Amino acid sequence: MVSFLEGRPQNIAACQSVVSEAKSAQKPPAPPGFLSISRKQFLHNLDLEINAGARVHAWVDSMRASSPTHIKSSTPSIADDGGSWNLNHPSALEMFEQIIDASKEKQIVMFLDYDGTLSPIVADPDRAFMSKKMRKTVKKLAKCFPTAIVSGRCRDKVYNFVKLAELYYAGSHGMDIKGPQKLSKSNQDTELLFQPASEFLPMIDEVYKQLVETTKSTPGAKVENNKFCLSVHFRCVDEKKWSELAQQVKSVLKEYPKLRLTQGRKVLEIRPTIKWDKGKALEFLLESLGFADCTDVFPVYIGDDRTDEDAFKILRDRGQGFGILVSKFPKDTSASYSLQEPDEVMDFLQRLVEWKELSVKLN
Ligand SMILES: O=P(O)(O)OC[C@H]1O[C@H](O[C@H]2O[C@H](CO)[C@@H](O)[C@H](O)[C@H]2O)[C@H](O)[C@@H](O)[C@@H]1O
Repeated sequence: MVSFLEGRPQNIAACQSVVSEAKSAQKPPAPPGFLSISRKQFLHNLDLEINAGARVHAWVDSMRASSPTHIKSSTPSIADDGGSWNLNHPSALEMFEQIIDASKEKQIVMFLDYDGTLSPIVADPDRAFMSKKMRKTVKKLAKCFPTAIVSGRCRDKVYNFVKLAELYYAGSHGMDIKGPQKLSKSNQDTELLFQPASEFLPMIDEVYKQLVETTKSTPGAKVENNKFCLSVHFRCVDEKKWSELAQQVKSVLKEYPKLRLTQGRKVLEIRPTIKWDKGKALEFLLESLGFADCTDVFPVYIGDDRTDEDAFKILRDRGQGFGILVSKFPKDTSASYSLQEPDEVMDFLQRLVEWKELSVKLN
């Protein structure tokens, strides 16, 4: 059932290039036995080990920073950063009129992350439900503007939470894109389905099993299979055990140089080393929607996580539309505006709907 939108040669080329890049990734040589190596080699290996240890600490620190657990004195709040956060990333609700002015005569296209954006963060990833009110708002939004959900989750899972067939879905950090089914002129189903990492499926399944086995000794650890990528959840693990869990993940991954790690909110995400992320998915969707070289398109991307930064950056680099970061804390971000929590996201989306409905009535 794998098919592309007709006439999209650039997409196919992009797909081939990401796959061939992964194919050329080199597996590092197996470490030689201690007795058979030179002093130079030994020191080199030691250096690698020390760097690897430092990397584990960096992952753990980075996870802590991206989702502070408690409001510690060292965690700057929006109120006490001297106003610079509000100045550089003002509230999208407060700036609503300016945002609308900037989008005048342009086609707004909406991109929404799921966890922490449409649904509040909860301890159990299988219970991250979206409220009925939020679903109703997103449904109305999709009637006004093309709308896509872009998530780290497996596409089917995020669809089961959102349950709106009229949306575009980019699951597994954009490595699994599907659009609403349409009938073409010849009455055949034309389906948008793009999966640039399909060749990694067996490897991801293998690593999933190994991670489940390796991490089962760490109470609270959970491994989630997101089809083209995996998540190892730290949220229910005692913080004192975070480094140990990160080491366990690293020990499995060292055998898989074609996979890489990224961090999210109390989660380590394992994904193929292909050049594909939420930013690339955003560009792919714009192209699929017919806005490839358009100057009159206004994409708005709302997300709360590090992985959403790839999409914020693309919008900044293109000088089109803007990103909105959902956060209660000041963070390093390429987003232009901010909202504090999913409830504010819902208010913002509702205002967009009301504005659009009114402008249709007036015209
Ligand atoms: O791109 P997203 O839609 O934001 O997905 C990123 C990760 O989201 C989920 O984990 C996060 O939300 C969970 C439920 O609220 C929470 O328990 C967890 O701590 C968060 O990291 C999802 O479960 C992951 O697989 C995604 O990678």
